[in-house]
Amino acid sequence: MNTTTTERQDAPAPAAACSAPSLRTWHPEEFEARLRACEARYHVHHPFNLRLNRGELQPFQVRGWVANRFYYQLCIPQKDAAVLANCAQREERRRWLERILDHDGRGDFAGANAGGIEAWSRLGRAVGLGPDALWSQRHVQPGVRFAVDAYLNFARSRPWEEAAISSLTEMFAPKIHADRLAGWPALYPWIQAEGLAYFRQRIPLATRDVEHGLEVARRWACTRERQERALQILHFKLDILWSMLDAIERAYPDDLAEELRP
Ligand SMILES: O=C(O)c1cc(C(=O)O)c2c(n1)C(=O)C(=O)c1cc(C(=O)O)[nH]c1-2
Repeated sequence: MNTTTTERQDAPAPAAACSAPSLRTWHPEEFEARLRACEARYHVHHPFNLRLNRGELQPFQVRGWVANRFYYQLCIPQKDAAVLANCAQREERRRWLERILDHDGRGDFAGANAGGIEAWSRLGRAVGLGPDALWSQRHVQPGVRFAVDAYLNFARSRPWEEAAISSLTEMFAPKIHADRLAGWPALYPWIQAEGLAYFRQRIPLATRDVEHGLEVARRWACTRERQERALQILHFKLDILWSMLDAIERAYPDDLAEELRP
């Protein structure tokens, strides 16, 4: 049976148990290096992201990106709740729980711990999107919705360790956040500076989450079969992020009619 895009997320977890590592099993350092080498497929290299970070986009295109990415932001804590629901280990749940609070927030919505979704909605305001334009999800493209929902469905239906591995695209996220913080103020002076807080606050959180995710990956992927499965999972998630930008790029061409612009 070949492994097509739709089949691979449903591939059964390899049966090989940790008690039977073979000579073919990569050393943990090599395994991690192979995971990190997947950066070549990260959406940082997508043509739309390259244009975004070179300052080449018009305001309506930046607004389109922000409005569509909001759907991803909304689904991440639901995805993390699915991971929790599938995890029978208390210690792991305690650590994972932080991720939900990071996005949904802890205090009141005006305070410092309002959470990532709230910070993203401030980014929306900073680029000129009203709350209704964001929260109504009316700008969310079908391709973006499909891609994000695939991530959520994956986390709901697969063992929690596999879902944890799928979050490891965050290995590459601190750089993309840092690029935005470094470049956008000069490239897009019309974006209000406080809107960029989301990217600043995500960098240390992503670093912490990746440490945990890699611990889970190293422990779970104790056979070559599982190591290869982990790489396949990371590719699946990289494709989700790439597909989101494909859909966004297509929806907001440079010459989009004025009345269709977000
Ligand atoms: O802006 C980005 O390029 C980017 C990418 C990713 C990612 O690699 O999945 C995440 C985020 N941002 C992010 O802000 C975030 O909170 C996040 C959580 C997760 C995840 O899979 O659990 N990915 C990402």
